[in-house]
Parts: sequence; C-alpha cells; structure tokens
Amino acid sequence: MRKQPPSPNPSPPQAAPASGGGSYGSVWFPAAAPSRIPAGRQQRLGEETGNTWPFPSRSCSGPAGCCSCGAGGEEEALRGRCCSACTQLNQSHKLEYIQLKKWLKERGFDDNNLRPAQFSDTGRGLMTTKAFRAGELIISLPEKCLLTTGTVLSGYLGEYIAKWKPPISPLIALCTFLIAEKYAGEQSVWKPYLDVLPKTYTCPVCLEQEVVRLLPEPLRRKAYEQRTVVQELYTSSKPFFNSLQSLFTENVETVFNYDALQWAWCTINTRTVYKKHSQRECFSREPDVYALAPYLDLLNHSPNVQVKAAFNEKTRCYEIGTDSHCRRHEELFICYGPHDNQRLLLEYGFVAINNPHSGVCVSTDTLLKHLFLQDKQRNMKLSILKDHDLLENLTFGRDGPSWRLLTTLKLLCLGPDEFTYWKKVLLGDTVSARNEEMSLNIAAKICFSLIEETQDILHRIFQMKKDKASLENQLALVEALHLEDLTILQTSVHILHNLQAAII
Ligand SMILES: C[S@@+](CC[C@H](N)C(=O)[O-])C[C@H]1O[C@@H](n2cnc3c(N)ncnc32)[C@H](O)[C@@H]1O
Repeated sequence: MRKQPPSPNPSPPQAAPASGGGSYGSVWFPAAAPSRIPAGRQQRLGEETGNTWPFPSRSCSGPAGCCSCGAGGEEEALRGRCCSACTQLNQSHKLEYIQLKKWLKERGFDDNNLRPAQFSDTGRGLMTTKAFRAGELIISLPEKCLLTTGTVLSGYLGEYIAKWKPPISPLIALCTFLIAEKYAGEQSVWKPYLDVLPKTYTCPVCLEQEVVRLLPEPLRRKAYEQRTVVQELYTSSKPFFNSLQSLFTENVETVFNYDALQWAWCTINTRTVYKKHSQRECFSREPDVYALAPYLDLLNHSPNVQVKAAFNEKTRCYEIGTDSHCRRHEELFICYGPHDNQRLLLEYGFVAINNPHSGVCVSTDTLLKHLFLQDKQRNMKLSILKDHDLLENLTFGRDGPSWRLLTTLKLLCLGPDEFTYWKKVLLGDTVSARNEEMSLNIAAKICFSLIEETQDILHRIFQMKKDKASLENQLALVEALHLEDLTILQTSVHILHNLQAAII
C-alpha cells in the first residue's frame, strides 16, 4: 500500500499556453514525441498541421430494421441488437462507465450524445446517440478532466520531481503518476479513469519476440528500437523511482517494475492528445505536449474522417468538431493522422482495414535482386538514384507501383545507349518503349515475389495460430497487416498488367 494517498482533490492542471487558440484552432493530429522515443509517436493528436481529414465513410450495409441503418428503433440499437455488418454493443450500463461518467460530471463534463460501445470490427469505441451536422462540436472536455504534467506536479509527486536531479522528462513524470495511481487502487482519485484503461496493449514493445520476427521490414527494425527505448527508459528511471520509496510501504521495485512502465508508456503513447505546456525547470528539455483525456480517448481512428481538435483557450476545454455529417447510432471516428498500417501498428498497436495510406515497401535488397548484375552502368545508376533519394520509400500502393518506384526502375532499365537520358527519366519523360516495357516487367516480377513472400509468411502465421493459442491475438494482428499487404500487391499486379497491355 502507498503510505500517502494522493491529494483528494488534485488542483486542475496548470494552464498551458495557447496551442492553437480559439475554437478549433488546430487539427486532431499528434505532436513531435521526445527525441528519446525514436520508435514512438512522432506526433500527438491535436497538433496543428494545417491538414484536415475526410469524414466517416462508415455506414451500415445491413438489412432494413437494423439500428445503424437508421431504419431500426432506438431501443433496439441501445440494447445492442444489430445486423452482422455493424454489430455493436452498448456498454454504458456497465458499472465502470457509470462511475466514469459520474466522475466526469463532477468535473464539469456531462454528455449524452456519445456512449461507449463494443464494435465488431474496431473493438471498444464511442457510438453517437444523435446525428451530428458538419461543423458541430462532438465533444468538449473541461481542462479539469485532463491528466497532464500539471496534474502530476500539483500532487504528492510534485516535491519529489522538483528536487530530483537530473530532471526527469514530462513523459516519465506521467508514467510515474499512472503507475502510482494504479497501484493506489481504491485510494486513487483517478480510479474511475484508470479502471477503463486497457489492461494490456498490442504495440510492438508488448509483442512476443517470435511474433515480432513475423513483422515486415522496416516495421520489424522499428519494433526492436521501440523495445530498446522502453527498456532504456526503465533502466534510466530506476534511480528516480527508488527516490519515491518513502511514499510506499512496499519495495518500490515491486511497484515500478518493467511491466508497469511498459503499460504506462503504452497508455501515453496510444492515448494522449496534444496539449503544449511551457518548459518547466523541474523537467528535462523533452517537449511537454501530453494530455490524457478521459472518455474522449475512447474514440477510435479512421483514415477516412475529417475532424478538428484542439484545446480551446477561451472555453478551457479540449474540443473536437466534425467537418461532415455523422449519423445516429454509428461509431464516431477521429483521425490520428495520415498513417500507413505499419505506423498504426507501431504507435497504436492496430491495423486499419482498407487504409488508403498503406503501401508495401520495396527494399533496396529486393530491388537489387531483380537487377542485371552484368549491367556495366549499374553502380553509376545506383549512385544517381542515391543522390536523388530514390532508393528509399519505393512502394506498391492501392493505385499500383508508386511514381518513385517506376522512376527508379526506368532509370535502372536504361540500355547502354540510353544512359545519357537519365535526367529525362527523373523528369518523368519517356525514353523508349523498350525502357517502359522492361521497367513494368521488373515491377511485375518484384510484385509477384513480394506476393510469394507474403503468402509464405501468412502460411507460417496460420501454422503458429494452430500451435500457439496463447499468441492468437498477437498473431491475428500481424496476419491482418500481411493480408492488407497481399490485397495491395494483388491490386498492383492487375494495374501493372493493364499498363503492360497498354504499351504492347
Ligand atoms: C485512443 S484509444 C481509442 C479507444 C480504444 N479502442 C479503447 O478501447 O480504449 C486508441 C487505441 O484504440 C484502438 N483503435 C483505434 N482505432 C482503431 C481501429 N480503427 N481499429 C481497431 N482498433 C483501433 C487501438 O488499440 C489504439 O491503440
């Protein structure tokens, strides 16, 4: 048990300077993560980017009478009965959500337009109880409900953080708070929020090694980096954790163990919104941009939605507004950023089906395997490509091979008599029909070899799912990623086939 309970009424987080100011000053988009987390999120929800995103495309294709079609009765919808296409289960009657709503109401948040629900395709999320018009505010969460470093400093940890040298990072301050409060259990003022946080996560740092080995590159490398980052964070924070011993009757090493830090790190990495705080002397220089936003953080991601989100300095609420119409009894989505599936898995531990931002990478190794070793100009071509940054980010997407990939292949396929035209290729001009045909043929060969590799790995996952039931969820996640890649590659094959037919 912790000796000293947290202050019963932690004062509200310190006011942060304008992070966009005014209503919807900025967009729901993440911020630069501290440089010590290279494999973590580079941006946080709500950071200003100048971008906005398209709005919920999700609509029920179920039979008439289904709740989400709008044809069914509200009662039926709220009971969670639905067609198979949009199966959703209202969760708001559950004790943990009733307590969370009560806790939020005490802090000025009372909302009846959204309710927690379990969705068949996206898991737990928020369902609308009314239609939203474009431009309407969908949620406005008072500052009092936010958990920031201000919350941490104003409580019992404040004096320990203030006197600790070298200063800890804002991120580790938040992790420490989450771990200590979770450990406090019934005594924690934040219990209603902590009770609805996920118990486990599926970010790569939490995946078993044998599952990580099944990830495609470059995600696999980043997954290892993420593990190292969290392990190093744990090792470097241990002396600070030890300094908190007087707060606990138990050994702090039991309270602040590696699993606890991993859980807290994932909570912050997957759930915080962007809220900038001014630099404080008691913290290291890493950016202080995190805010945990209870309830609001139940909103799932869709790459096809458009919302605006920011902390409103006038109303002192974190606000999200929609840019399009959203129907009643549908899952309400926000957009975490224009991320491909590898990034979604790395930073949030999930994969979005039909993600328009996803592509399959062609590594330099794969490229080189398909080139002619006897080409005397090979090294010169590779050096030109390197100078023009055309050996990285070569992809197959849902619209076929990327311009970068095709340009790279066209340059590599220049015949000895065509080599002098390499600048034309970089400008996007056609050099010869032979060059066009050859580059498309190699693109198709690469695509077929990637399809084979993906099918092999899917087969391995299929076998492992049978042998290792305990890894079922983790394997399903990696399987979803590869299945999406397979769809992209198969689409690319068709597109390449049409392009080849067009030039013959
Ligand atoms: C901010 S939380 C959203 C609420 C979360 N589903 C929950 O139950 O607490 C972000 C996490 O939700 C999950 N998530 C978000 N969007 C998703 C989607 N489209 N499909 C599946 N899982 C999603 C991922 O686990 C992600 O790390």
